[in-house]
Amino acid sequence: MNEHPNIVLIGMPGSGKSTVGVLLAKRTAMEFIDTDLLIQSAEGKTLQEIVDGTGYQALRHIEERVLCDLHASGAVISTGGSAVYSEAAMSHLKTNGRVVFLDVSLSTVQHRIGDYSLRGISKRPDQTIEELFAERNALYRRYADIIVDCDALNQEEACQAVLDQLP
Ligand SMILES: Nc1ncnc2c1ncn2[C@@H]1O[C@H](COP(=O)(O)OP(=O)(O)O)[C@@H](O)[C@H]1O
Ligand SMILES: O=C(O)C1=C[C@@H](OP(=O)(O)O)[C@@H](O)[C@H](O)C1
Ligand SMILES: [Mg+2]
Repeated sequence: MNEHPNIVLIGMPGSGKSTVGVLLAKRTAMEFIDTDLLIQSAEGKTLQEIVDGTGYQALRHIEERVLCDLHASGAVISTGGSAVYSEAAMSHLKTNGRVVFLDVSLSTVQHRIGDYSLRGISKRPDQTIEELFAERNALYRRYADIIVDCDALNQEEACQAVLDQLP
């Protein structure tokens, strides 16, 4: 890790990666990068259009490429919820970043994301949100350097909790 490590946020859709990431960047004067926006710019399509047009696995491949091509330092990086399906991408992000898992419960995810069929979620069509949550939880824990329980925290509190746990 160089002297300007990134803060890399991972977690389920709706866990607060994008909103808490902006707050973290404002608090720390670090750059802010939302990798979902990098994917959309690279493809010229929304995430939902990518999933609808080419499928959820294509989105995961595009996401892997975008993450592996990212060479940031001193940035808050909000990833998409499916970033953890790529071992290569996560290894790359970990070379210069502390990976922070924003941990929220399934009911919080369901409450926050509403109709997940409109949110471009990268999942098998037959997979329930419960199954996806269980599969993802194991992956988030595998790659996390720091786990922050955000379930009962508002966005400002979640931002502070991340800062409190960083070295
Ligand atoms: N700590 C929080 N408390 C309450 N609502 C939150 C919190 N974090 C995020 N949200 C809300 O949940 C939704 C999803 O947040 P977002 O940051 O886009 O999550 P992610 O990037 O992890 O998918 C947004 O409507 C956001 O305002
Ligand atoms: O969890 C997922 O499968 C996805 C989450 C999205 O990001 P957020 O986690 O920021 O919503 C986005 O990367 C894409 O639509 C796939
Ligand atoms: Mg997001």
